[in-house]
Amino acid sequence: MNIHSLLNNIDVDASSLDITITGISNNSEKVEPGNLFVAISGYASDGHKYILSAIEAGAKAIIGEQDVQALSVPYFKVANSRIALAQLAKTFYNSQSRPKTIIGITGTNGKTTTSFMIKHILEKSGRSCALFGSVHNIVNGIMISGTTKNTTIDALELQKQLAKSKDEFVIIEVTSHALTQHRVGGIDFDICLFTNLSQDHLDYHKTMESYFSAKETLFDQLSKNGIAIINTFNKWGAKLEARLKKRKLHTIYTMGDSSTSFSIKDIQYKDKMSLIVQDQNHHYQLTLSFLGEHNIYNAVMAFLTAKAINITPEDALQALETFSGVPGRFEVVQHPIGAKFIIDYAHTEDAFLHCFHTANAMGAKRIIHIFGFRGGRDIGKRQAMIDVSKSFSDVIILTFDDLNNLSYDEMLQTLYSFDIGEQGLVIPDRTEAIGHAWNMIEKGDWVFITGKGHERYTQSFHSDTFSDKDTVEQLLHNPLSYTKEHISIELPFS
Ligand SMILES: CC(=O)N[C@H]1[C@@H](OP(=O)(O)OP(=O)(O)OC[C@H]2O[C@@H](n3ccc(=O)[nH]c3=O)[C@H](O)[C@@H]2O)O[C@H](CO)[C@@H](O)[C@@H]1O[C@H](C)C(=O)N[C@@H](C)C(=O)N[C@H](CCC(=O)O)C(=O)O
Ligand SMILES: Nc1ncnc2c1ncn2[C@@H]1O[C@H](COP(=O)(O)OP(=O)(O)OP(=O)(O)O)[C@@H](O)[C@H]1O
Repeated sequence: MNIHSLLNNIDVDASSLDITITGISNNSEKVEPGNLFVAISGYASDGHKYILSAIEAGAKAIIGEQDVQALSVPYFKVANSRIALAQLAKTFYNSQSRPKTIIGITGTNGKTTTSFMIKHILEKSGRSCALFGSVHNIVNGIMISGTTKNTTIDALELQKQLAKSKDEFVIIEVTSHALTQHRVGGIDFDICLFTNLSQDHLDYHKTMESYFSAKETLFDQLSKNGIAIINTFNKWGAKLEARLKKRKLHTIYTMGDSSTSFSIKDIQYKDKMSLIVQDQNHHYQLTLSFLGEHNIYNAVMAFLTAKAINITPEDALQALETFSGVPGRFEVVQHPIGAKFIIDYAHTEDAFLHCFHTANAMGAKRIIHIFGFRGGRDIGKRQAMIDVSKSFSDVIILTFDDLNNLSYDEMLQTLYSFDIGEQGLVIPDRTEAIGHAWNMIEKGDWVFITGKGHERYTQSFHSDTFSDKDTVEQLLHNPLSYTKEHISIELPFS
């Protein structure tokens, strides 16, 4: 593509240049001859430091947001490289050439689950759907490997995949990090969902207000006739609704308890969950075999999305009834003794509450809770997680989650710094923690293993990578693999 046409869209005048751009890269290590290199001032590193390497690798022009010394190729300074990157990628890949309905989902919890539910409804009604999110990215029915480092992939990859997609619908899980970093820049959304907001990621956003403001920006990208679907049971959702109402640009559907909302009534827990979704004129009976109190809210958000795209309520309800779940979200493994192991991705106080409410509503005898904290992430939410767990669980086993940049000793010290009471113990190795719960379980118990969900990891007990579910299933098939002798419980630091 000619550099002039490419840069024209970011208001940069390159009309005097006759350069053909073969591709765009923001990583000097991936630059190929003829590329345009976009230098980004990042969090861990600074792309401007790599401009010379990019030129050596064949970059023919550079975009950046800082002043730099004279270079052997043209350099264009922009106000914000990430915004420019998204716009350049959109132009280069011509990603909006095929019309499609684009659905963006944001919120602290429930993005993945709601996106899987919507995709299921769409596919049951014969529509094709691409999906970008934390479990996987799927385009034209094919999973794209190596793209799940982030929940929302970067602008370059996203625009490239959107251009490839022949799907009628595209669902994108949009995180607050992605919004702050303009990873979905340049995308016009037809439908935007706000699932909820609760404390998380304050390591990055510092305050709840600024976390909310980041999430809110998704709705600035909602197209003029677009539909906003908001959970107003959540106070931040109610705030968002009030702001959008003032703008008068969009149709708004709310799930909540005001007279104009879709409300939820008569929730019943048996083997399945059932409930009634009620609006001013109708009520709809919904049955879900995928358990978890929170999944009621996710299902109603998906139901409202189906309404927004003119799928009949009957078809949507039927599809939701056959929805079997999401990897690592409220996945239940039955223990032969008559107890349950639940693998769930809960990593906030709010998510814990929903899990425990479900267990209580479904008659759990005891709750055993295994969890840890992710290294390098929001530490402000940890005490609240402990407090909720303590008030609902009969046994707490604190274990390791991802260490990220933290050392083993630092994390161990952190785990021991919490008062987890008489009912608590610390078993650093996650597989050993699960093995310990396996050995102590009694009929009617519910064991929640939370925080890692579908993710695979390595811990000291085995050298292979595996998931929490693998561990539980291995115990199911070979209970002797984790006898008490295998379990080494660390003593607190003296
Ligand atoms: C803190 C953060 O969000 N960082 C994200 C950000 O990285 P960054 O731009 O700061 O990258 P950097 O490493 O500082 O490098 C700056 C620039 O120098 C370039 N570079 C660097 C080295 C080199 O040799 N040559 C070179 O050109 C890099 O390619 C980059 O363009 O932009 C990258 C590309 O989009 C992201 O992959 C990266 O996510 C990191 C891995 C991350 O852990 N992010 C988490 C916090 C995150 O985003 N999480 C949310 C989910 C949260 C939730 O659970 O809800 C997500 O969307 O995944
Ligand atoms: N609507 C909800 N309200 C509160 N908690 C929820 C809700 N939906 C899911 N959860 C909890 O959050 C966990 C993660 O759910 P899900 O993966 O759907 O959310 P997410 O927003 O994609 O999260 P992440 O960004 O961390 O991947 C679930 O395992 C569950 O414990």
